[in-house]
Amino acid sequence: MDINEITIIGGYNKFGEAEAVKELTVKKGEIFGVVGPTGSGKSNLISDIEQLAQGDTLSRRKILINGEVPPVDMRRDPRKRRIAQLSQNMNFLADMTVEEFLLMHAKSRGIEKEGIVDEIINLANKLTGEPIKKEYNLTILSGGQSRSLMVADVAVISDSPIVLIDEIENAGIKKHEALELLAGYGKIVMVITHDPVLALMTDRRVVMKNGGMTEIIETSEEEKEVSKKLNCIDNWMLSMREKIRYGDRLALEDIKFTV
Ligand SMILES: Nc1ncnc2c1ncn2[C@@H]1O[C@H](COP(=O)(O)OP(=O)(O)OP(=O)(O)O)[C@@H](O)[C@H]1O
Repeated sequence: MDINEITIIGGYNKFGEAEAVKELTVKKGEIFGVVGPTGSGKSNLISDIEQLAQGDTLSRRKILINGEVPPVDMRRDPRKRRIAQLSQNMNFLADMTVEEFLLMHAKSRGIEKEGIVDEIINLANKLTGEPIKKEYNLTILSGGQSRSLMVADVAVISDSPIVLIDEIENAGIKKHEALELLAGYGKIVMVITHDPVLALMTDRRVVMKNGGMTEIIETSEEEKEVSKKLNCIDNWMLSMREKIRYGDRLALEDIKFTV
């Protein structure tokens, strides 16, 4: 089944009050943000989507796929849900090389495409400052390399049209590029974030409070401009981090930076 959109039908907040946002639909290729202070219910919202809740969770929200209640087997079987999750604490545990893993994953999805390993590694290497090589063992990858590979793998191989991202602000990757990559592959991307670079590059964002969806903000053109500039600052910070990591010294010259 092609998943073109998901709809969240509002439920109740922590105080049992009906959510102000009654219905929210996110379409293929859209990047949608979830913002709100600690404990406001961001993870809970993502978890409702992940479980394809049908009024059976704390919030009593309902999740529709293409405007309809998803089939029971899709709800029961995690493999049929086709929802990928990425967070900054995820790491690979398998004892195999990057190439072996990618070939195995592609094969399991029935994808036989010449050069797929190089394609994914090239994409991943656009997101990390420390290039990944196909002969590397997965277990030696750094946090940033692991997350970059996961994003590229989800974009190209994974059959999951929905990608839920939980706070990747400190994941050590080029976040802006990572989200653009996923959306460019036609994914429905929902991202929880406190990070202005990410929050402002979304098309819309929902504001959470007391466990409920209170408002939907459309990202203005001005905010998109701000996001691009913040992204330059961010990538520059990342490059400083890489220098330190490789034992370089920094000089005042290095922080001569104009947006
Ligand atoms: N609609 C709701 N009804 C009842 N309880 C809720 C609801 N939404 C969230 N909660 C509960 O409130 C607590 C905080 O929610 P959650 O962890 O989702 O917040 P968060 O915004 O992700 O917080 P943080 O930023 O600290 O990770 C959790 O125990 C969660 O189960």
